[in-house]
Amino acid sequence: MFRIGQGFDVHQLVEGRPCIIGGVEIPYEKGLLGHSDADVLLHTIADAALGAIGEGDIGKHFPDTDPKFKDFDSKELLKEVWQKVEERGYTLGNIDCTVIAQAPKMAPHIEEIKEVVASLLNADVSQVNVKATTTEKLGFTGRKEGVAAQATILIQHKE
Ligand SMILES: Nc1ccn([C@@H]2O[C@H](COP(=O)(O)O)[C@@H](O)[C@H]2O)c(=O)n1
Ligand SMILES: C[C@@]1(CO)OP(=O)(O)OP(=O)(O)OC[C@H]1O
Repeated sequence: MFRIGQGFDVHQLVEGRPCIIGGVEIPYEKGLLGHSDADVLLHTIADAALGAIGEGDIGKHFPDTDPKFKDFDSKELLKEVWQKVEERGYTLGNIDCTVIAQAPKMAPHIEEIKEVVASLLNADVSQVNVKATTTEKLGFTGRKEGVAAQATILIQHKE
């Protein structure tokens, strides 16, 4: 049996924060603002995975009112979500993600991000695709005010 899920997330770009996207710290003059480390891509993937198993979203499981999740490492967040997926007997089919950002430039970091995501999802890197697009300088991403990410995931029951 297969199930699909999709995720979407946005975080603001501000000065004085590290820019962590897909579990990789990307050298850039600004970073992403959030209650956790604000890793917009891993949040998107976690939301897609929770969607695939019908378990709501990360706000439900990791509320931003809980001090426990302040500056939380989103790799840990995704590991916890993926444990729920595996407990239900699923493994990754494949995942396709898009980072929507005028900046930073993602291309030099895509391979490393794919490795991180594959490792967090106990999968092979061939099952993971990560791509990036600008919005041609339009909108909040185009003005470099924030970064958005979206993901579509297919999970497959092990039997
Ligand atoms: N933050 C980004 C955005 C885009 N890229 C790469 O550039 C290519 C062209 O972007 P367009 O928005 O003009 O389609 C895109 O396909 C990505 O490979 C990037 O590295 N980082
Ligand atoms: C991850 C959590 C929890 O620390 O905080 P943020 O980093 O603000 O991220 P968001 O994508 O707004 O939603 C989930 C939150 O509950």
